[in-house]
Formats: sequence, C-alpha cells, structure tokens
Amino acid sequence: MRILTAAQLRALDQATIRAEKITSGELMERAAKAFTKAFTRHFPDPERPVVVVCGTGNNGGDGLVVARRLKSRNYKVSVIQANIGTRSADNQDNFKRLKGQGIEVRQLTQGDPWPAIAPEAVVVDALFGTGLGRPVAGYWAELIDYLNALPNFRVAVDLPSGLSSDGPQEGPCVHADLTLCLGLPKLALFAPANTQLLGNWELVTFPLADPDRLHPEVGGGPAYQATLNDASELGGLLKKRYANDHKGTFGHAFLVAGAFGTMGAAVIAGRAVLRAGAGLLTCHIPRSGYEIMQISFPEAMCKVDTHRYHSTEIGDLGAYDSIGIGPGIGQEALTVEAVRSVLSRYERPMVIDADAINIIAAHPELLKLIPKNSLLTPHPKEFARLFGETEHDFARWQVQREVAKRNGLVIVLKTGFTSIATPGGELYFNPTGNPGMGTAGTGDALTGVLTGLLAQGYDPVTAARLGVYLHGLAGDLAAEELSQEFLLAEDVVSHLGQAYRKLRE
Ligand SMILES: NC(=O)C1=CN([C@@H]2O[C@H](COP(=O)(O)OP(=O)(O)OC[C@H]3O[C@@H](n4cnc5c(N)ncnc54)[C@H](O)[C@@H]3O)[C@@H](O)[C@H]2O)[C@@H](O)CC1
Ligand SMILES: Nc1ncnc2c1ncn2[C@@H]1O[C@H](COP(=O)(O)OP(=O)(O)O)[C@@H](O)[C@H]1O
Ligand SMILES: [K+]
Repeated sequence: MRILTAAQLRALDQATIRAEKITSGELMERAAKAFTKAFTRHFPDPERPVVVVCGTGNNGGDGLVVARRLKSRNYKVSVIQANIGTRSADNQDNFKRLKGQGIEVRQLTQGDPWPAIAPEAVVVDALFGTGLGRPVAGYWAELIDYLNALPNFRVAVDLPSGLSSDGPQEGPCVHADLTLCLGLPKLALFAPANTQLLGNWELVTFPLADPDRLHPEVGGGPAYQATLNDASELGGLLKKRYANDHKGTFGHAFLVAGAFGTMGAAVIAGRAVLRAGAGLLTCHIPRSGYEIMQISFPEAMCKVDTHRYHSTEIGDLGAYDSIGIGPGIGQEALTVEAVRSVLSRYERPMVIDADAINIIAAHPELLKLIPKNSLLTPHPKEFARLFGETEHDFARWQVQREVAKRNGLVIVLKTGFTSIATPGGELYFNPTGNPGMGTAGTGDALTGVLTGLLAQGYDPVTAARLGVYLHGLAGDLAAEELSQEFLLAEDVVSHLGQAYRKLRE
C-alpha cells in the first residue's frame, strides 16, 4: 500500500473523481461512511454521547457527514462548528444537510468562551486534516489546548488536527487516543516522535484510484513517497516448497555471533536462522561458547575460534549461502580484524547487525568493504553511530534512503514501524510488531530470520521485507498468547511457525 504526501493525496482524490465519474461530495460521503463504520465498531453504544468538533475545510466536512450518519444510527451526537475560515463547498453542502436532522449545533467563533463537553462524551476531532497549511496559532491553537486538557476520549478524523502529515511536527496538535486515518497512510503515522499525538491508529479504507496505475498515464499525476508492506503482497512472495527439496535446497547459513558472556545472542539468532527455514547452519563461536551452543542448540554445527572468549579468526567462507554477523560479538581489536576479513572475503549479500555495526561505525573505512545488497539492521542508536545524528524522524528517513542508495545496501532501521531503505531508492514500512518486543535479544532473532531467508535464496530486498514482517507478526502472535510483558526473544522465534502459516493464508 502506497504512502502519499498531502499534495499527492489531493491529486489522487481528483483522479478518483474523474475515473469513477463521481462528485467530490460523493467521495467525502465514501470516506465518512467508512470512518463511521470503524467508529461504531470501537464505540458500539449509541447512548454514549459523541461531540464532533468540525473545522471549515473538508476535514470538517467529513466530521459533518459523520455526525449525520451517526444520528441516523440513533447515536446521541452533537456538533461544535468552529468558524475558522471560509467553508469549502462540500463542507457547506453538508452543513446544510444537517438541518432538520435534530442534531444540536453549537457555533464557535474566535473569542467565544470554550463550549462545555460532558466528560463521558467521545470527542471526534475534525478541525484540520491534510489541508493544514501552517502551524495552528492564536485562538484555534488554544482550542486545541482546551480539547487536550479535557478528560474525554479523542478520536481524530484522518489525522489529529494540527499534525504535519509529511514533515516534522510544528505547532500545537490534538492528542488523539485513536486516529482513524482515511484512505491511504501518511508518512507522519510512522514517526516515533508522533506516537503520543496519534494514539493507536488504524487505516479506514474505501475505494480510491490506484496511485501506481495513474502515475504513468497521467503526466505529473500522483506518485508515492514510500510503501506500507501488507500481508496480501508479502504472502505472494513466499517461496513454494516442493516434494523433492532437501536441506541443500534451503541453503547453508553461517552465523558469527556470541562472545564470553553473550552466547545467548548466538543461540537466539541461530535458532531463528533454522526456524526461518534455512537448511543448515554453522555458527562461528569462541571456544568458551562450545558447550553452551551444542547443548542448548544441537541442530547447529559449530566452528570454534582459537580464542577462548572472542571471535578472532574466521576460516573459509566459500561454502555458505548467507552470513549473519554481529550479535554479541563485542568490539575487541582482534574481532575488528575478523569482521574486516569477513567483509573483504565474502562477495554475496550478508546480514550485519549489532556489534558488527558498531565496529563499522568506529572504523568507517569498513563501510566500503560491505558486499553490495547486504542488509544492515541498526536500531536508532546504532544508526546514529553509523550515519550521524539527525534532527527528526523525517530527516533520518532521508539519510537512510541516501546511504542505502549511495552504498548499494538495504538499511533496516528498527523502530516501532521498522523502515527498510533499498539500493533502488524505495522506502518500505513494516506494520507488524508491538512494544512487547522491546526486550533483550529480539534484534538477534531478526538477524537470524534475515540470514535464514537469504540462505533460502530470497533476494535481499524481499528477505528484508518478509523477514521484518514475519518477525513482527511472530511477536504479535506471541504477545496475544502470552502478553507483551511476558514476551521473550525466544517466544518470538517459537511463534515464527504460526507467523508463516498466517502469512501464507
Ligand atoms: N481521499 C480522502 O482521503 C478524502 C479526504 N477528505 C478529507 O479532506 C481533508 C483535507 O481537506 P482540506 O484540504 O479541505 O483541508 P483541511 O480540512 O484539513 O483544512 C484546511 C482548511 O483549514 C485552513 N487552514 C489550514 N491550516 C490552517 C491553520 N494553521 N490555521 C487556520 N486555518 C488553517 C485552510 O485554509 C482550509 O480552510 C482530509 O484530511 C480528509 O479529512 C474527504 O473529504 C475527501 C476524500
Ligand atoms: N514498540 C515496538 N513495536 C514494534 N517492534 C518493536 C517495538 N520495540 C522493539 N521492536 C522490535 O524489536 C527488535 C529490537 O531489536 P534491538 O533493538 O536490536 O534489540 P536487541 O539488541 O536486544 O536484540 C526490533 O526488531 C524492533 O523493531
Ligand atoms: K482531524
């Protein structure tokens, strides 16, 4: 599913109107109908009062339609009409259509005292959506502060009013508890900095033109800026398994992980390699990790370093279909040389994580040695060590894209909505995963999954998109069964089977 800028979304609305021969009012009706359906699913009790706070643009127009539709379902709904500017045509039409419906409308003009709102009412925020042209200021900013100070549950129509859809947040913004985003996602939904403003968010879909089909046909028509991975597309990317396939078919993976005190990273990542479907796994580990590895994970073969506590000399790499390097390896001088040697000798895409990333950050000349199309999986701190600090999420995505393109790498930036930048310049966001995965070792599990997918012959971009999705989905299934608090990295790994099954459905 494509992620469009506000300007691209406007162009897409127009394209939908042309292609389907509908009016803009009918498109608004479609959007508001889909919103109302989602809203009533969240709030099924029509006795609970609903107060829709409407602006004068099309976001306000949506709010007016929602009020009318809730009323027809016997909801106790009223409207606060904020007279911000000149009404859009569809806002005006829908304002007229409220008459005679028995809906109380309170007008709010600059300087008016704040309207009273019963604390049990659900506040529907329809002041501004994607048409926000500048930070909200003055009286309307104070209205936003007033709404935020109320104890009420706040549901945003499309976006919390005041939110910048395509760039860093400026100015006041409604703090939504729930955001029901209309049509296609906006970039702001994925920014960690916006988490508190958005609350939980969901997409409310309704028929719109396909931005991909329009772009080549309509000169300057809607394009997209990023893509949200979805199950329907990713499920189709899974490889089939045939009756005569064997462990050779599914690839031999090599994992360089663990050191004295961090052998768990090797165990977790190694399990994930085989649970993701690789045929064979060899782990390179320091001598002191040998028994740990063999006892806790008998399916893996071990290559033992000459050093007791660290990996220092890594032998022939020719036999391996993929390599994962980094979890728990530490940053000893001899390990730095071992990483340098692996990067220089291996010529196929590999997975680079954790301490291998920190080593590259401390020795930037190593960046050039990374085989083309390799996957780097930094979390935000590791990303900053590698590529520098950025001022905000949007700037970091920009840097992520640039470094992926310039160096021919797949950069997987691990956040709540992990982003994947590709050598071809695409940016993908992942929808699965949950805060329960903020626990030690889940990143090591991801490295294992990605290494296992590469071993099976998935191309690096597909491996990244599928691996991040499956890893997050396994985390969601584990959290559903066990609770987020209880979740351990090994639970993520042990739910990979169910995640595969669900994705194949
Ligand atoms: N395809 C879709 O998703 C559809 C979305 N629609 C809705 O249309 C919305 C966009 O509507 P508009 O483009 O009319 O824009 P908005 O309704 O978001 O807001 C624009 C209005 O607010 C004013 N304004 C902007 N910034 C301001 C500021 N800082 N202070 C005071 N006034 C300010 C503008 O002058 C304009 O009147 C979407 O968010 C969505 O809710 C639907 O109505 C149509 C279909
Ligand atoms: N709030 C969240 N929502 C979704 N995924 C999350 C969340 N918090 C953490 N994760 C995922 O958990 C993993 C954590 O990785 P990382 O920070 O490398 O942990 P570790 O170093 O302990 O293995 C990443 O894949 C990340 O995307
Ligand atoms: K809004």
